[in-house]
Amino acid sequence: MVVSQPALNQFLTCKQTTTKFTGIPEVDLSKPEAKALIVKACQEFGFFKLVNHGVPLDCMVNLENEAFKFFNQTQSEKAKAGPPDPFGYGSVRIGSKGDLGWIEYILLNINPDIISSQSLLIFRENPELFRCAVEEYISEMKRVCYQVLELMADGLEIEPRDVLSKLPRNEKSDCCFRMNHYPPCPEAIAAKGRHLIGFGEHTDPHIISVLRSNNTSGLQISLRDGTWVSVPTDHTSFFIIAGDSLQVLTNGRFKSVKHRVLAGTSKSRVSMIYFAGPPLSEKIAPLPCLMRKEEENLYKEFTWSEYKKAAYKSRLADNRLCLFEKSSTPPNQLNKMRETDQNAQVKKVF
Ligand SMILES: C=C1C[C@]23C[C@@]1(O)CC[C@H]2[C@@]12CC[C@H](O)[C@@](C)(C(=O)O1)[C@H]2[C@@H]3C(=O)O
Ligand SMILES: O=C(O)CCC(=O)C(=O)O
Ligand SMILES: [Fe+2]
Repeated sequence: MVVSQPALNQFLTCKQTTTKFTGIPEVDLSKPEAKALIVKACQEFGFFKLVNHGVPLDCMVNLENEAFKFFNQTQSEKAKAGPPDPFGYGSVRIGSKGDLGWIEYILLNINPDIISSQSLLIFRENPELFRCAVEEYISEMKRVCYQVLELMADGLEIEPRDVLSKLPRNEKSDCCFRMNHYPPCPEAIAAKGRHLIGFGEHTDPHIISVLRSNNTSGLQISLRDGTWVSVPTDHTSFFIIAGDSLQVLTNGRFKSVKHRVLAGTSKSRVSMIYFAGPPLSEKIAPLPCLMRKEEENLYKEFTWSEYKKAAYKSRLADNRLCLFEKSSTPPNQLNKMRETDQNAQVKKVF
């Protein structure tokens, strides 16, 4: 990755916090207590580690190697699949609102109905092996994701058990897949005990994200009291991240977790994340089967398409959900956003 413009001093840094946190909840998919542990972890952290998931290590390492082959190409080769639209190859710039990070990445849309020419270019310029490795990995991700969402429904004691999993399972579901590469940066530990940011703090907009990385640290999550802690790496496991949509579907019982990635000084980090989303036209609202008698719905009505549009107009660190919270949005702000959208040119990805 070539970083000349913008210069390193324009990148975000954060206060050095390297406390390795030993309290990340662990869920063993093969154990009967998995459903209860998933619910507890989502309430307390919005985050947990998944073990005994049944995905062969070969499948993960195979894709990791293909991703390295892609990222090891020259900048001009990689740039043929960019800039991201938002899909395709990108480097340094995250989103379209000026966020910078010590990162390069590939963002792919999973549903072929939502065409993106940039994501197709990734595979036109690269060997068939890469495409096969991605396809094999994604089919495993779908299985894991549906299983986790079904156990979540069991743990919440709601029915039918596919009430959550049917959203990403739908043939029109809007899921995406991202491979991030954080090259080592010898200057990552900046002056005055500060640290260079690879991927700035944010919550994921989707329902859940399934993350796997190589054995290079960097991922941090924010605990409920606002403390940032480092997640110990484990290249054989997955980390499940609760997204904003899950927060709404559970009427705030589960909270989406703020997370970020710090750049490293000596080793490359490669992460692969599957983002499970609903169909674009799906209404995102608290599940009626979960609501207690007279429980107040905390959110305004919106579709995933509306949420995604709002998300893509926001900065990484923005609280995107507050626009849709009944308690915090001035009544006509959401309508104003909808009007602006109707007048704006519709972007092909939505
Ligand atoms: C700054 C941005 C990048 C992002 C779209 C956004 O405007 C705000 C949310 C960001 C995020 C975070 C999770 C996923 O990595 C992602 C693909 C998503 O759906 O929302 C990214 C977006 C992106 O990189 O384009
Ligand atoms: O690279 C990582 O470990 C996390 C990246 C992430 O949070 C994202 O892509 O949304
Ligand atoms: Fe994320």
